Amino acid sequence: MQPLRFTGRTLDVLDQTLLPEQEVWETCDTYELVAEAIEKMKVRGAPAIGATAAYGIAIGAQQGLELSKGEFLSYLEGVCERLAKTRPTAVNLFWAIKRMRGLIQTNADLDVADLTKLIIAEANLIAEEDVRLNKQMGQHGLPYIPENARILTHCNTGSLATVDYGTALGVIRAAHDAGRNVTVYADETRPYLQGARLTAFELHRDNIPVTVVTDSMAGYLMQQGMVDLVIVGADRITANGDAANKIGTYSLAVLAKHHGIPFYVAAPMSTVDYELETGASIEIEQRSADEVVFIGGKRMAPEGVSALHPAFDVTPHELITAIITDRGAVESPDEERMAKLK
Ligand SMILES: CSC[C@H]1O[C@H](OP(=O)(O)O)[C@H](O)[C@@H]1O
Repeated sequence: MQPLRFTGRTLDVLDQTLLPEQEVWETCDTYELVAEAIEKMKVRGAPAIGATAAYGIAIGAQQGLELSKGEFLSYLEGVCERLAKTRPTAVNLFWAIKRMRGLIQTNADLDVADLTKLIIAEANLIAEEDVRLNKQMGQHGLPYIPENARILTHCNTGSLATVDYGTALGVIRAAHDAGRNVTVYADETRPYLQGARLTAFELHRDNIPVTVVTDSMAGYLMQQGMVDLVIVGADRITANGDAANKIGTYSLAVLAKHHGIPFYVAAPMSTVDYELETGASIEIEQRSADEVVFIGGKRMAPEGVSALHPAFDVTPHELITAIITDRGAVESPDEERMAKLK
């Protein structure tokens, strides 16, 4: 199920805060609404955020069609800046905005209407590329998924986290479609519950066997010999192969190392940030404590008690068996091996 629908005038966003009980589409006819949809995690997932931002710029351009050329270019820069402030960790957001800024600068001599058409076409191209590259990534991941593999995954990395098909879930889909008879344990992934609400939703619809487990069960499952491999997504991978991903991923990597279980990261090249040398430089989004202490609108911790909510953590490359991308896989990733993907 794709999370985005661009109608040519609006971006319709499947509100993921309401899944799996309700499938509600929100029509975003301004770039401000697109920015809010990203901030409120109505749309989430690194590649999905990138494509959404690109469409946000396209809708913003359409809002500015009556401006003079000079006003239009500075207005578009304001649109880009607004979207860049939505979430700090997923590099795909900044990758998409940089790509759109480059297009605008290269074609700044065009009139407002023609430049807007180019911007819309580029947003559509980013979306189309994402699906194609995810399917390529799925094939590059196949060699790492044995017959009857029992796979543990974290958060949601499927169609709902991308334009379609998914990254880590894309590898799982490719293995399922190749007849590998895979089964999946989906970490519920507190506090937003992407695993229980979104990954289980996607895999159940695709008839891929899935069992929801609490995040705290991961070590037990590995200790009982119930997991053959772990595969997760990423929001930003640095030049040395360190990978930022949903909070709880680092814990999984440490457990997998202890139990001698392969730990894979699947991400498109738009998630690799060669400008950062190591994961220590990645900004970790700190979200509202209310998202931790409230579940379904019900308070779980006493009023006045504080809560932490780092939305991501960083897994050092030494704990990663291989990084699977649309350009191929890097085993035992390090700076030298990651550079070969460029
Ligand atoms: C395919 S990237 C998905 C990636 O994004 C998720 O974060 P969020 O749900 O907060 O956007 C999580 O880190 C996933 O691995």
